[in-house]
Amino acid sequence: MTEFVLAIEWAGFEKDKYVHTVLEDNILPPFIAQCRWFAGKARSIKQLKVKDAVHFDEFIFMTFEAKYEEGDVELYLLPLSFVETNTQDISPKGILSKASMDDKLGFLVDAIYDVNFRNALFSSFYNQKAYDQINKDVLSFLKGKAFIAESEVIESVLPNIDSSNSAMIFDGKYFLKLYRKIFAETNPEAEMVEFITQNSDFKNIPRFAGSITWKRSNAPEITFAVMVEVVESLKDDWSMTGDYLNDFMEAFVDGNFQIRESVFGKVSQLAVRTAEMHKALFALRGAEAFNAEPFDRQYRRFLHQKFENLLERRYTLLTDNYLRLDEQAQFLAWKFMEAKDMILDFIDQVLTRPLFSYRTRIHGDYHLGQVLATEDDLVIIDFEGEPESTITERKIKHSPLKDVAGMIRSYHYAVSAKLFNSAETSNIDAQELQRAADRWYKLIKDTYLEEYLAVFGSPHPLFKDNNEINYLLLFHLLEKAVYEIGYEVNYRPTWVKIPLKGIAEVLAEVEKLRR
Ligand SMILES: Nc1ncnc2c1ncn2[C@@H]1O[C@H](COP(=O)(O)OP(=O)(O)O)[C@@H](O)[C@H]1O
Ligand SMILES: O=P(O)(O)O[C@H]1O[C@H](CO)[C@@H](O[C@H]2O[C@H](CO)[C@@H](O)[C@H](O)[C@H]2O)[C@H](O)[C@H]1O
Repeated sequence: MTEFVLAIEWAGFEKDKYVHTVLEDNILPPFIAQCRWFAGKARSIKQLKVKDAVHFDEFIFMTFEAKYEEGDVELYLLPLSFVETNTQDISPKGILSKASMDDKLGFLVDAIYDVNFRNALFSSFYNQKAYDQINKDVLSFLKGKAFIAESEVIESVLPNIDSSNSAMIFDGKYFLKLYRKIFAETNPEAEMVEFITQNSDFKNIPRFAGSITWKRSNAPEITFAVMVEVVESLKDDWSMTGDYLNDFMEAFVDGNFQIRESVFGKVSQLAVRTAEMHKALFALRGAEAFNAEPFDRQYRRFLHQKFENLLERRYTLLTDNYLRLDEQAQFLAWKFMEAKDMILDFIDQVLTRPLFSYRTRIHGDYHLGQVLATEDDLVIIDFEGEPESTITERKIKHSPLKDVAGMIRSYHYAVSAKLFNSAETSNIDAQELQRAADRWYKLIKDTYLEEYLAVFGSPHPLFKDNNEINYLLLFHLLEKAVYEIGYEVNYRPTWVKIPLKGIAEVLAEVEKLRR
């Protein structure tokens, strides 16, 4: 942090060009570069621009735009507070700069680090406050069914979790997620969690406790935060599956193929919870945003176009990064490229083949990391949808089999990552390992799918028949694996062979359908 002292005033902050310029040019660039929530670290920034200041008590919810040399502009939320010197120990990662206000010296900070800001948030929920802005906009605090606090004064902490938004926990009971990357629309998570809590008896999500919305008079509203119940959990299902795989690997190294009965029990439990979630979403009729819909022409075209665009982007990405891949990944990438015509042919079928199944709102970004394990059950979190999609796209209804495919991909990831990335198996022949991974995956996948479908019984309007189930499942498995290539190339290049192998497996199934 420099010695520079920024003179600020909250009144008129929105028009203070001097403060905006200093923030944009000097303060924000180094600050956001160290923030976990800033998603543009790998991109070349053209300009940062302070956009809005929404007043809230003695704080400000500031928004700023990040424009890049290439690609879409992003809008971020950064709540600001002025904290006088020696009044609080603020974590260095929350400090933007030295500052002065009303002749007092202190710091301009990311307000989540200021206990007074957190107290004000909680008290505003308690009193369901609405803060009128000068331009007729309103900052509105809404309480949900799960908010049962008897006092507006409560202790708060910032949990130490790796997350792309910012979390706060109030009184050990309420989990507030302050969104960082924001969109000019109601966040799908706030919509989903509120609707499910208020209108269904599905119990395996943290119930809705409140939301903060910036209601704009001349533009769509923006969700700033959502609050839900705290889930008491020791780990998520990704880590738990990792534990099961440690046992499996230990036995395998000793020459045994062994999966404990309790593992099948947990997979079945997840299948049942997934199906119950989908049943609840299907039953939420009455509101247009949740009504089930058929596979009409418009949707089929959307699905087709989205997949084709994704495929083109991934081929370009793989071509651009080909030389960075290891030999096996290069081989798999090559196979994927060679299969282009077959994939296009398979995708084309979605335009014309009979599809009488239904589609509903779904989770949209379903994987093992989105499930928290409590002592004896599983709780599904993070309904924000697929990170690469626009907010409008995230609210489009799909076959629930898209979520099922997401989870099946996750099991494939779990076994591949464990068996191929562990020191314990480094001396074992790759083909032998692959055979074990394939067997584990097949048993777990079949268990998950059978248990899932059994909850619906047949016939069920969501799934017309086995032909449609097979096609839609393969379509979404392929789509997800192709999507994952992008995530891996950008974040974990050594893992890119996992989705590439997944693609090869789906293509082998597609090939069988063609015979
Ligand atoms: N209701 C909750 N109660 C307790 N911990 C939670 C809750 N929701 C999320 N978490 C924790 O926060 C982490 C990030 O949550 P998530 O919803 O995925 O946030 P993000 O969208 O910021 O990634 C989860 O992996 C979990 O550890
Ligand atoms: O951050 P999100 O949870 O929204 O999702 C992104 O990151 C995920 C990784 O954390 C990524 O998931 C992929 O890796 C997982 C293992 O780390 C695996 O369980 C998933 O099946 C696999 O898709 C996800 O794709 C990405 O959107």
